[in-house]
Amino acid sequence: MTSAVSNEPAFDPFEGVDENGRMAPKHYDAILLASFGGPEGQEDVIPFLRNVTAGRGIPDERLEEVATHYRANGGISPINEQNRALKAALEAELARRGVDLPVLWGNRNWAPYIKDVLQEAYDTGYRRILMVTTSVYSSYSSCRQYREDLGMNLLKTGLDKKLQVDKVRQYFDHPGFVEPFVEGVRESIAKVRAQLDGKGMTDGKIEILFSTHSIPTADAEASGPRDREFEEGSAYVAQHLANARAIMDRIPEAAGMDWQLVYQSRSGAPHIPWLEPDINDAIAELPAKGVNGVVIVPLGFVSDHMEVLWDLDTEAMDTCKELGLAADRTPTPGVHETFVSGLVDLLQERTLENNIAIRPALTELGPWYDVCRPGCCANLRGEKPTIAGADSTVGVE
Ligand SMILES: CC1=C(CCC(=O)O)c2cc3nc(cc4[nH]c(cc5[nH]c(cc1n2)c(C)c5CCC(=O)O)c(CCC(=O)O)c4C)C(CCC(=O)O)=C3C
Ligand SMILES: [Fe+2]
Repeated sequence: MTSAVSNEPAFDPFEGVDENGRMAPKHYDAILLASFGGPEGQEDVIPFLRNVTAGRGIPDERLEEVATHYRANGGISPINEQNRALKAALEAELARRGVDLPVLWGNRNWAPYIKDVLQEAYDTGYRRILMVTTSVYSSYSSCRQYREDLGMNLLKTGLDKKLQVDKVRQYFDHPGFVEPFVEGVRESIAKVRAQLDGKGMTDGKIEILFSTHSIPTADAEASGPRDREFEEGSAYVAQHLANARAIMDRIPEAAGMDWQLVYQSRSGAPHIPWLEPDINDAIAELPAKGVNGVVIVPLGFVSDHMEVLWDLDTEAMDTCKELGLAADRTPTPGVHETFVSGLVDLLQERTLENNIAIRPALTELGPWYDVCRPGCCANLRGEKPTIAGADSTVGVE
């Protein structure tokens, strides 16, 4: 195992990978925090939406509708500010632990673009980069698309044989991601309980709705590795269900409370099936079930970005109000110190220096693979070059 030779290109992405997809620790020169990106002003909105949906068959009416969400916020997505804060928090935690690794930040859909960050990284002299994304579950959109963007941008910049980028495992069930939700759900239950008490409904019934991004059912079925069976035939769905159970199990005051997994932010053409039920449809069913209060948990997301602020805080909250339901939306992990510390633990699982050998996972599904299994989260529109998969081609001689 080579360690400190950071000027030597490392061409073998599978170096040290065992049969479980676990990669042996390596020396890295820098961390890449990779995210979705978002517009920073009115003139960015349409070009951003075109970047996101390029070749994905999203109807124009849907784009116009989504543009209004950004327009109402000055054309600005909160996601970039949230990633700047997360980058700063990671830098502070790495420094506190004495881990000497710079943190770079790059996005898939808006500046700073991953492509430019890779070029700058190479020009600075970095040769091995460890990427962690702000997307924690397995699916085409939340995992493979990042791996493709890295693969394609390494090819575009001609750095594919010069710069090696490895990726931190999907971390949906890492305690750093799960525990802030446990804390948040407890607080939300207390807040909804207080709202109900205020209405004189001291024994009002509360239901917990775990919400995540809907995806096409075909993508859901293609999520995760080909050689494993998952609940509901989908790693994406199974990971969310397992996480929701892990959270419920950790909240004594939620014992016996009903909960369900619901979906938000559907965007494809109506004739294409996406995961259901939509959160607003699920909320509409609650009064007939005798439910008086709702806790909305944005389990699919790491920060309070536009999908959370619009689809949950605006639309879903309006639905609750119309139906007279008490409601509270739990925060996402954001820059919660447990989350930041968990991300640094995840990085140190992979670093040779300051290595942390334990790989915690709070569900029976994990810890997830450092190197994705062949065909994992297939791109149903055709294969593209990827990094960080056992079937990856970029960086291989
Ligand atoms: C699984 C998943 C996550 C969670 C994992 C993760 O976090 O990565 C996620 C996150 C996000 N999605 C976001 C924004 C958008 N997603 C869109 C469209 C789509 N998302 C999809 C899936 C996901 N998306 C899919 C299958 C589509 C259809 C197009 C396609 O097949 O690729 C569109 C196009 C318009 C529309 O149709 O909604 C927009 C604007 C933002 C930024 C928010 C901000 O700006 O603050 C974030 C974090
Ligand atoms: Fe999305």
